Amino acid sequence: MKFLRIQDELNFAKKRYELTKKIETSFVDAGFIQIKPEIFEEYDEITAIDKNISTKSMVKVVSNKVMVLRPDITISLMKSLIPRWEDDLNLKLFYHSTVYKNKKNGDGIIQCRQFGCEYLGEPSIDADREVVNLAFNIFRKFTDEFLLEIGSGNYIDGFVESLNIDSDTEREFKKLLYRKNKPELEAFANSLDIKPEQKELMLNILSIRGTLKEVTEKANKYFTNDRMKKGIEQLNTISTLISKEDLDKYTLFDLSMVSKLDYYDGIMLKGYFKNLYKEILSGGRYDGLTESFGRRVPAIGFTIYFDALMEAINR
Ligand SMILES: N[C@@H](Cc1c[nH]c[nH+]1)C(=O)O
Repeated sequence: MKFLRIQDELNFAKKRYELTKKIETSFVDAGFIQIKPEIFEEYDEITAIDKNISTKSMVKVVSNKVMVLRPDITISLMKSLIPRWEDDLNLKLFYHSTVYKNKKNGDGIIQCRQFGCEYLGEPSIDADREVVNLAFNIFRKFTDEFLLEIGSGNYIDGFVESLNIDSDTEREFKKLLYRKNKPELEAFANSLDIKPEQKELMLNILSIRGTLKEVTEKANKYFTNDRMKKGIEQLNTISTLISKEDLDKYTLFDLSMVSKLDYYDGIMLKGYFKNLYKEILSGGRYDGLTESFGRRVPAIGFTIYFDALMEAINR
C-alpha cells in the first residue's frame, strides 16, 4: 500500500501492529506455536503438488535450479515437516508470513500477508472442532457481522470422479464453480457428454447452499455417489459441533464450494465480513497433501488474509 504522507503510513502501521498482536494472542492462547516457513521452493515440486497454482503467477528465481518465492505456506510447511514426521506427534502451529505472486499484467510482484494455523497429527474430530472454533473466535474479536462458509472437498471431487473428465476440463469446472458463474456453468454442462442426472446436478449445484437442513434436502434430490455422501456426512458432523457452540447464525453450508488451492479432501472453510466482498479466511482439511510428502498425517488449518482483514476493519 502506498501513502502520500508519512504520518498516514505510521497510523496504518500502528493499526497493523495492534491487529497482529490480537491474532497472535488468539493463536497462542489456543496452544499454537509460531513457526517460520522457508521462503524459496523448487518450481518443479510446486507444479507437481498443486495444479491450481498457475505457473505464470509464480515468482521465479533462477539459481542453479529454477526456484520460486513460496506461493503457499501450507505446502512449504508440509514439505519441511512431513518427511521428518514421528509416530504420535501432535502439532499445533501458526505463522505470520507472506506469499508472493506475479501481477496479472506482469508488471511487478504482489506480496500477500497471511496469518495461518495448521493442526497436524490429531486423528479425532477434536481437531476440526478446535480449528473451526478458533476461526469463529478470531472473527468475533473484530465484528459480529461475519459469515463462515463450510463446504466439502469430498463432495466436489466425488462428483468430478464420476464425470470421467480430463484434468484441464476439471480445472475449468472448478474455475466456474469458484466464480459462481451460472451462465457459463450451464454452457459448460451442455458441452459435456455426461449422464442426464449428472447434468441436472451441474445445472443446480450452485443452489446447494444454506442451512444444513436445506443443503441436505437439496443434495438428496440430485445425483450422488459414496464419496459425495461422505462429504455430506462430514458437514453433518461439523454442524453438530457448531450448534453446540451456538454459532449457527454465523454459518452457511455450501456444497458447491471450491477453493483457490486444490488440496482439500475434507471440510473446507471460507470466511467473510459482511462489509467486504473478499475472502478473509480460507482453509480446510488436507490429509492427502501430507501423503504426497511421504506419509498420511491428519491435517487441518486455515489462513487469514491479513490485508483483506485490515481493509474490512478499517472501512
Ligand atoms: N494455505 C491456504 C490456507 C490453509 C491453511 N491450512 C490449510 N489451508 C491458503 O493460502 O489459502
